[in-house]
Amino acid sequence: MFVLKNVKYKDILNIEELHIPPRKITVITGKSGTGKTTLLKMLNKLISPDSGEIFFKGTPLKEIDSVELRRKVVMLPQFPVVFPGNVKENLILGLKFSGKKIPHDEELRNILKFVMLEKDLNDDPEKFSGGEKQRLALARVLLMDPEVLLLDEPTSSLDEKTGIEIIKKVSNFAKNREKTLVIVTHNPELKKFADVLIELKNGRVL
Ligand SMILES: Nc1ncnc2c1ncn2[C@@H]1O[C@H](COP(=O)(O)OP(=O)(O)OP(=O)(O)O)[C@@H](O)[C@H]1O
Repeated sequence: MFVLKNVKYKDILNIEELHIPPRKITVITGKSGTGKTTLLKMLNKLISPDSGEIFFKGTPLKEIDSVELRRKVVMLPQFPVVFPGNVKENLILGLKFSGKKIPHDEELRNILKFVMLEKDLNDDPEKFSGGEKQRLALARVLLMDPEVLLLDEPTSSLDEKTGIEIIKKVSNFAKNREKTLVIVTHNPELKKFADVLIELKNGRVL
């Protein structure tokens, strides 16, 4: 799905070659500050390498329109944002952006159940806890149904049990729907979901 060749970014990343396969779960681990988020941002074209090339399905990323790419590749940031408006408005925001059909409320309630968020569509997410906001943001990106999901520390604000349970469900979702899933994490428990495990150290692939 992605191939990186001789990718350098400041003194943060220096990746000779890296392949992220389609329809698999890739887990990226490594100490804090080692460049994991920077790598995810590059895959989402939020930043571009200083040198080297990143290919998405064989096409250099620099030749792909950013908005077009982000319809197919969606990133969930480590500290997801909650937008003004109720839960429903927060859920459908990404769909509006990508011009997709807005699902019925029943489907929206189902996605809340899927991420184990016991909230109503009319609730105000500004009052949610960090973990609840994280699950709401996860529900938003799952609804967008992209080809590639990039999750940055998706369990960082959740207790261990809930975190594992949710990643298990998201992994099954990805497998069943043939999605490419990339998870950046500190949590060693999440390694077991990996088809491919990538460890970064000082911006290099171990
Ligand atoms: N735009 C930037 N300019 C300069 N330095 C940056 C920039 N973005 C990130 N950094 C630095 O690059 C390093 C890698 O950051 P990054 O967020 O990719 O690490 P990480 O592995 O995701 O860390 P964590 O696990 O703590 O989230 C850090 O030292 C960070 O301070």
